[in-house]
Amino acid sequence: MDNKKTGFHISSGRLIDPLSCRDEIGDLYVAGGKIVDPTDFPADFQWLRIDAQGLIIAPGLIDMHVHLREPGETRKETIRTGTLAAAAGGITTVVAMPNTIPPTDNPDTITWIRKKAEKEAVVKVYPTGCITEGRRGEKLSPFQSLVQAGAIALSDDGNCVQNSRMMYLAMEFASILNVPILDHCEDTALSNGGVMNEGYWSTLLGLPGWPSVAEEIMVSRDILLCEKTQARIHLQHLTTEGSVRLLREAKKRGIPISAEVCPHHIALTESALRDYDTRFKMNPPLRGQKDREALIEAIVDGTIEVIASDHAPHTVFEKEVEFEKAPFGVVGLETLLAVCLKELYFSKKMSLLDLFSRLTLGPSRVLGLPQPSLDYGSSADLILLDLGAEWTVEASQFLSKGRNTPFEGLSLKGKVVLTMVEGQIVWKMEGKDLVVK
Ligand SMILES: NC(=O)N[C@@H](CC(=O)O)C(=O)O
Ligand SMILES: [Zn+2]
Ligand SMILES: [Zn+2]
Repeated sequence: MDNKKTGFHISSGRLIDPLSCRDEIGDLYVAGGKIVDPTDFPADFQWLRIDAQGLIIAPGLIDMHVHLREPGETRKETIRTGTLAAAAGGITTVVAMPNTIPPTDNPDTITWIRKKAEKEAVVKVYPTGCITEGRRGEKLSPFQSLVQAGAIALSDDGNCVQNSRMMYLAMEFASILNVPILDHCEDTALSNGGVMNEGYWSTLLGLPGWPSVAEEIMVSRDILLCEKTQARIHLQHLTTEGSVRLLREAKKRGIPISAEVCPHHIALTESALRDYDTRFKMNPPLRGQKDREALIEAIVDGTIEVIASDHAPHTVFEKEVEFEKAPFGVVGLETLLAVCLKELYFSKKMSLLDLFSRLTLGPSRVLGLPQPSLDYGSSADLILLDLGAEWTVEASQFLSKGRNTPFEGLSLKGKVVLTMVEGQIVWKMEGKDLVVK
């Protein structure tokens, strides 16, 4: 479509815009990749109408925790398949994690990912650079070169920097460069090869436990280091009541820290592991009911400002092994929004505006990206959502190469029918012809 001569007129949708707190029926006009005021355009400008009656129009989601697996593990996912899955899930921006092969501890790999994404991605892709070389926790990566090459943040995700001095130095340098650190919190001496939450269920199942305190000890260390360095620290995939308490206290004291939770940690608990099903194995592991409730409470009251998928695809053959030997990780791009709707909106815990805030504004603020909005001049990264559409999770239907979902067979409500990135339709539901001739 020639953006200069035609645009879209999206009519009669329910506009949900967390930045302006707008929740009302209205029309939206898109031209030149942006949301525009139609009165600025000549009378003969051609608008293609999209009928959004009965649908929600909202900014596209920003998923700041995604493993795209490229370079190096294209059997699990590629930039192409991962971003197609994102688009189908209503996600218009993803932040790619650094544990690729090779890892993103050098500017060439960052540049390679950006070039590849320019050609093959259907949504916006921002790479992260490693905190340490090879994510081994021994020597810092060249932060400045990584940032110049386009790293939006630094992370050793998959690993946690064990050495406190190394993390201290990382924070000092990151604060000079003003880039956020995305922090996987795990004291590996304490998690000690554990594969599930340590407690009643791990004892019953005879599996090695990964105790809550292994996360909490790193959360508290990094709160202290954050206070000292004033770096921008973002705690990834938090799972425990204790972590929430520490975070709440730190925020009260004005420490510049933020955090995310994943849908699986608010929807499921460790009892899901009773059949040793490796689709429920991820890092950090599913916890108990009290943890789950504390995470939900923190999302609701804004202590945790981000929900992210931690989309971690693996092949079927890699997951089809004994529980202890299976890799950690679950896919999440295509279920992120509907699982959040189920657990947080349909359960009447949050308004749509607040939920979309955690999925759009929250991550944009942590990352320092332009704030998503439906106002004039904003990038036309948006979704049309059918809130009433019921569907059942079937991994075989995913656009992701990953089939390792913990939500197989789950009935959900809310389906994205169209996704737009910079004014281009990058995904639409099969059989739905929304453009009115
Ligand atoms: N979350 C996971 O269980 N796995 C992630 C690593 C990570 O996010 O720590 C992966 O890369 O597979
Ligand atoms: Zn992690
Ligand atoms: Zn991860």
